[in-house]
Amino acid sequence: MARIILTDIEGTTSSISFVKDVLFPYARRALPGFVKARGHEPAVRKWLDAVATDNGGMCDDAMVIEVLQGWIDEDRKHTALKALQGMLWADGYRNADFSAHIYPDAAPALRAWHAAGLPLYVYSSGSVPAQRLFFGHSDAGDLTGLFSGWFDTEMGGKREADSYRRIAEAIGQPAGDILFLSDVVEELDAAREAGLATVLVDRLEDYPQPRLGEATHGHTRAESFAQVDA
Ligand SMILES: CSCCC(=O)C(=O)COP(=O)(O)O
Ligand SMILES: [Mg+2]
Repeated sequence: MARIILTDIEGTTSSISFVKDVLFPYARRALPGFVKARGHEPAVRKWLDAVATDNGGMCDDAMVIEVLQGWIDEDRKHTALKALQGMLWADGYRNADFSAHIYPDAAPALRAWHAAGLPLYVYSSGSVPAQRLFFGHSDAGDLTGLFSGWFDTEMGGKREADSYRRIAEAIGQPAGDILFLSDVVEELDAAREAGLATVLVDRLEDYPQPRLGEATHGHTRAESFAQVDA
């Protein structure tokens, strides 16, 4: 039995299509106006400069915007892009242009685990501010109060075992007491290497070809949170 739950977002609590078809296009469209209006703010400039540096420096804002839009199209999990996306989505949530998708089974399970005293944490490629916005404006209402903490790629990449070791250390509990839920086997492999328990959340809405047998990489498989034995 796990004592702590660590969950991914996209493809796990929430649909991949909401992220790809709603959030990413919104950020892509809003980016040029955002850079023009807020590019001078240090908290924004820091990330624009990081993108320019990663492209060999000497990039003007128009080039940086083009690079970022290319990264959105490629679904790059770059920390600077993820931080900027979080700032872009804030307006969308505030204006009620969209609310964050959450699978109907996920919110009740999160509430039940929380009520049973299981601390819940998030680990997503989305920035921590983006995660808070996401669960603060979900289809099931404001779920932020259920979570004890939030982790993003500032802890390291999701396919690297050291990231999960850092997260266990930050939580202050043995890795073996943490159950990581994700739709991506490479992330689960890295978590298992660090000693975490794992469940492959194999949502047929997102992955029409069920991952069975060898495709599970030996991780316990669940088609919804209702099937997760936490
Ligand atoms: C919470 S922000 C929206 C999701 C996002 O940008 C993303 O990259 C999700 O990746 P995940 O690690 O949750 O699969
Ligand atoms: Mg995911």
